[in-house]
Amino acid sequence: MAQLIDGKALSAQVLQQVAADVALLKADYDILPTLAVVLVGEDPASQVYVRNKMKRASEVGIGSREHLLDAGTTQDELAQLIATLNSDPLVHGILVQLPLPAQLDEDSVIASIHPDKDVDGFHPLNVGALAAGRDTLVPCTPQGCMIMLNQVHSNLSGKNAVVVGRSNIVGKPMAALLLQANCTVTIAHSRTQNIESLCRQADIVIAAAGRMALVDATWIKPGATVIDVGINAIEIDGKRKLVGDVAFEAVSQVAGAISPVPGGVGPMTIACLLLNTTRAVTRQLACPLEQGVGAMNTTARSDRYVRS
Ligand SMILES: NC(=O)C1=CN([C@@H]2O[C@H](COP(=O)(O)OP(=O)(O)OC[C@H]3O[C@@H](n4cnc5c(N)ncnc54)[C@H](OP(=O)(O)O)[C@@H]3O)[C@@H](O)[C@H]2O)C=CC1
Ligand SMILES: Nc1nc(=O)c2c([nH]1)NC[C@@H]1CN(c3ccc(C(=O)N[C@@H](CCC(=O)O)C(=O)O)cc3)C=[N+]21
Repeated sequence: MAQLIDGKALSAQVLQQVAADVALLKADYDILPTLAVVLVGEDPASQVYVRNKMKRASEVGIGSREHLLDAGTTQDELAQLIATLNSDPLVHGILVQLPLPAQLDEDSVIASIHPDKDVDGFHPLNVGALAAGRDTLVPCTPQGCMIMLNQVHSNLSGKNAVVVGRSNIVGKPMAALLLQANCTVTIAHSRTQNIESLCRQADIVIAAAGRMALVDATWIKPGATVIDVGINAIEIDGKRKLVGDVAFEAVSQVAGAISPVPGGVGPMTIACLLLNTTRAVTRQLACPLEQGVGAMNTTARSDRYVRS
């Protein structure tokens, strides 16, 4: 049976570190790291995520502001709110919950967020910095996956990794981080041929397609590590249930390590969002202060979560 990568337990460790950093920022600089979450419309799933994020934020001492806009909000109205948040010195992180209603252009909304407040890491400047291998705010879900992988592998160098999915928010940044960790990376998607045999050669499979039970036991090399990013809501006996992209029971028999859904990547994503909020604070401080909280640079942080 595969080792379970417990995202809930691991996220609690990350959150503990975030809480310590929040305390340090308070004690040394009298700063309350604050996250503004913008939700347009009334999608019930998004409302649950937003509520979860705010709850976790308050648990680690991060301030949060919730901006609930109605579904008919115009591009200009949203742009105005973001401009206000960009120039508010008491707001350090801005997250606009995606997807947005159809009348709003996601790309221009994302581009309007100040790059140093872009805790999602979706701004083109941050995307470019990640692609170039520079220190930047990194998308939360892939960052959470890397922390999970570091639990299982003391060294990722030379591993064959297949990322199933090529979205801007998961697949592409995931591939960039794996490449940064010296993996040999393949990105698979809906047009990929022989995806099953490609995956079967991988030491690491990241499933981020949004297709229930897509990844079956026949796709997995014995002993491989499988990270399930997928979140698919299904109904069983009239009850809502979340499942991932991986056929968990079957794959557990073959894989060396596997993350579950729920309790896997989801909680890690939220922990990394709050981690990015404290990192955003240090980016907004003047240089000498940034050196003062030098322990908070990316390298030091990711090292904390590498298996000892
Ligand atoms: N746990 C968490 O914190 C998070 C979970 N998620 C979940 O992760 C999943 C992916 O999210 P996201 O990247 O935003 O989704 P998108 O729909 O934007 O992208 C899905 C990707 O999967 C590919 N794909 C779809 N079907 C197949 C298939 N049959 N075989 C191979 N590839 C396929 C698509 O290919 P193509 O490009 O060719 O269309 C696309 O690149 C979703 O279930 C989402 O809910 C997302 C964010 C955070
Ligand atoms: N700007 C933006 N940034 C995001 O990071 C973002 C987004 N928009 N839109 C939606 C997706 C999805 N996402 C999840 C976060 C946490 C869980 C999570 O905590 N899931 C729990 C279960 C939660 C439940 O029970 O409903 C788990 O997997 O254990 C899931 C999904 C972030 N996203």
